[in-house]
Amino acid sequence: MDSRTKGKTVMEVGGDGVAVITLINPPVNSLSFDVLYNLKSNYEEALSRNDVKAIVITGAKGKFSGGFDISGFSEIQKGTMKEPKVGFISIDIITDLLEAARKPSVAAIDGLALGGGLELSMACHARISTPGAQLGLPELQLGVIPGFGGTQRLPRLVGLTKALEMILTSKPVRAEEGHSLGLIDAVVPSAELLTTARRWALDIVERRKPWITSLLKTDKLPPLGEAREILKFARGQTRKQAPNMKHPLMCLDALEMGIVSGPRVGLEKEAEVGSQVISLDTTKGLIHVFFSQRGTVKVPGVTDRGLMPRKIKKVAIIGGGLMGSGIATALILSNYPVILKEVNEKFLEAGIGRVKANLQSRVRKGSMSKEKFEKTMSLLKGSLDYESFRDVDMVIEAVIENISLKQQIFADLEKYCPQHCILASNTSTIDLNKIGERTKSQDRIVGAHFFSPAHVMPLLEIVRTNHTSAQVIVDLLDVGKKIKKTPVVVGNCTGFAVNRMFFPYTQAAMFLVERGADPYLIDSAVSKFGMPMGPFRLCDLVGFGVAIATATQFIENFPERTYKSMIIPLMQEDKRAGEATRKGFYLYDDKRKAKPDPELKKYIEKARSISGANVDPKLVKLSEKEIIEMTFFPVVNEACRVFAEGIAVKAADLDIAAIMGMGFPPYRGGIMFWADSIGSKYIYSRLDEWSKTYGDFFKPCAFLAERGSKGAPLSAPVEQARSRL
Ligand SMILES: CCCCCCCCCCC[C@H](O)CC(=O)SCCNC(=O)CCNC(=O)[C@H](O)C(C)(C)COP(=O)(O)OP(=O)(O)OC[C@H]1O[C@@H](n2cnc3c(N)ncnc32)[C@H](O)[C@@H]1OP(=O)(O)O
Ligand SMILES: NC(=O)c1ccc[n+]([C@@H]2O[C@H](COP(=O)([O-])OP(=O)(O)OC[C@H]3O[C@@H](n4cnc5c(N)ncnc54)[C@H](O)[C@@H]3O)[C@@H](O)[C@H]2O)c1
Repeated sequence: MDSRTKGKTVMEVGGDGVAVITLINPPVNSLSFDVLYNLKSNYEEALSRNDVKAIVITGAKGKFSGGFDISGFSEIQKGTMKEPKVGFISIDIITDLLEAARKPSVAAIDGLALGGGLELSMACHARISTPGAQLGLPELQLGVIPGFGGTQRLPRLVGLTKALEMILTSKPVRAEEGHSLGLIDAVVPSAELLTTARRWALDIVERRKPWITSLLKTDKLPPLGEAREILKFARGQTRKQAPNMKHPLMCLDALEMGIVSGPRVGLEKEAEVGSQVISLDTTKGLIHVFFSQRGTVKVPGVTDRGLMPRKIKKVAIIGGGLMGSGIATALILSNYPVILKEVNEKFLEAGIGRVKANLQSRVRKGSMSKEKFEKTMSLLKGSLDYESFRDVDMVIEAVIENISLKQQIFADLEKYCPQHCILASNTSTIDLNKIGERTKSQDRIVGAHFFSPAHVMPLLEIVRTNHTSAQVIVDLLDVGKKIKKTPVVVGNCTGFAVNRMFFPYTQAAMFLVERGADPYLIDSAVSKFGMPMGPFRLCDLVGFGVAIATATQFIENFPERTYKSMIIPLMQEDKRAGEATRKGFYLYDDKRKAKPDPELKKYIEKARSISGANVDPKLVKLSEKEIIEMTFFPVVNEACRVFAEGIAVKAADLDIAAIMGMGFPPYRGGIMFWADSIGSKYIYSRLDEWSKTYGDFFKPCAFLAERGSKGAPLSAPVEQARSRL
């Protein structure tokens, strides 16, 4: 393969008259323009050769295709790649050359057929797959739409309702389901895939099997009136679930066009809309997230050293509270044997009970069988001492946030655990060097910062001190992958990356409320921006105990930029501690439904009198845009500090940390990506102005000041960062 080209296809013509075209573009045989243009040439040759009766398309190395090469979208967005004529691939190549050919095509699908991969196969006249194959159109997840005819062919093959479900949820189906839906014609073992596909193709030639042109099928489509109703409902749901995104609705437009005006017009609409969505900001954000998420496991100086992860056979967890039980659940769900240590029988039983409840909820929802439940629970053993720690490969400490307790535990661990054992802490804020102060094991001390609920939340912040060995990071990255978390490796400091970004967000909200802004309007504006909930609803959910413990660490370590509000401590004095006590910033009913509380005013006024803050008429009347700026620009400011200090090596890691740890909307690309979409100059000027009016909490850091003054992108690499990695 030419080093400048991305992938290719190869064609082999057998003595049986079947031309087998193989898609080759490792690792997932994505459909780059090179692959697609090669495919076109192969087809032209196959159609012109007299010794070819039929064609089979397959993918190399057990994968049909993971879809269009996503980096092609980035290149089109950046203007580094020339766009082909609208519809050239989907209409000229896939429809008019391949589907309309005089010779039939059969897709032989192993592994994956996603996005453009499935679309290519749907233009074939039959599809044979192996049992493990995954079939789906996940394009909306990337901000694009199925653009190789998927909006037209999928409803015609599986029916409108199922097609909408597959497209709108981006969830793939397995081969068996695909077979029962009519998407797949036969499911055969891997070893028989190619022979079956070849035979099938010849059977079509001989008319022993039907020659089906998916685009012309109508038997699965509902009558027009019904189709319009189904689409109306889908539009309503989409508007509710993705209010800030245009592309799902544009996709529905293409789908509807095909049903109302016929598939050819539908294909044209799909091509037109497909090319428009590429330049949407939300699409740019989602594509950035796709690559950034995969980039978090690439840590310079760590993962480029050829180190292999060691096998972690057994894990111990200290503390079976909220976090310890969640972490234990995540580990046993991925088949790690776990020892859970607690202080006494009662707490141990409670901890094991929490793990049980986590799994039972899966059984209730039907996602786990009773047998699997028993088998998974059997991996968990309780303990009240360290005796059973002698053969563990990793310990994760998850006791309360208390430095001296954690220091004692780490000193004990050094005595009881084997020399190779990784000593991890789930602390959310405490400096790991302090935790390991009383040990000589600094090279194996690491942060394994999970987010609550640990068995559900996708992020794992791996915190590395200056002493943590690269091997330990590689091991933990591997554990993270096995328990299906997205890891982000960060340097050691108070709060690490996520909590450092989180803190100014909640603080800014408290600041605004003390100056007269309405907390419920702030929550509403922030939710509309795309966060799962606003800062006040979040404080209620997390609980005021945790909020105060975190604030204490920040006040101690970053006093110059901490806004000390008394609202939460005052409420806590009155036994209002958030959702758990049914009273916090909101009132909660039996169903955990939150309702604004008129009494809240009382606490705000008292806090205001303590801090001496005055109501500021400007802040009382903030627009939604101003609320977002005043709550999120301080987050950008802190993210800049984290980046400049080398706590994060790549700005993209902060994007993923913000999305997965804070719930920042993925379609905004993450905190740094979003900031750059607004422009460093503007953010700097706003913070600078606020800091002059309202004080140092808003003061732009040196990094932001430097880049902002030049209007330089905030996510460009830091050249001489004092890297902590
Ligand atoms: C005028 C207008 C002109 C317009 C022209 C363009 C027309 C475009 C029409 C679009 C047609 C089509 O409808 C659009 C698509 O097909 S979009 C792509 C749809 N496919 C997907 O969304 C799949 C994305 N990938 C995955 O979900 C997973 O990667 C996986 C395939 C399930 C494999 O998962 P896993 O084994 O966990 O491995 P990784 O995720 O880590 O991936 C391994 C590496 O592969 C890279 N990768 C994966 N998929 C793609 C892809 N489609 N394109 C490019 N690269 C891909 C991934 O980045 C990893 O790379 P690294 O190892 O380097 O990190
Ligand atoms: N709660 C969160 O949202 C969250 C999120 C991320 C990280 N964290 C961090 O995780 C840690 C645990 O937090 P949590 O919310 O699970 O606390 P928790 O109070 O729910 O649980 C702590 C548990 O540790 C046990 N424990 C105390 N001393 C022990 C000892 N010597 N040996 C064994 N067990 C002992 C306690 O009995 C208790 O059950 C803290 O460091 C916290 O900062 C919490």
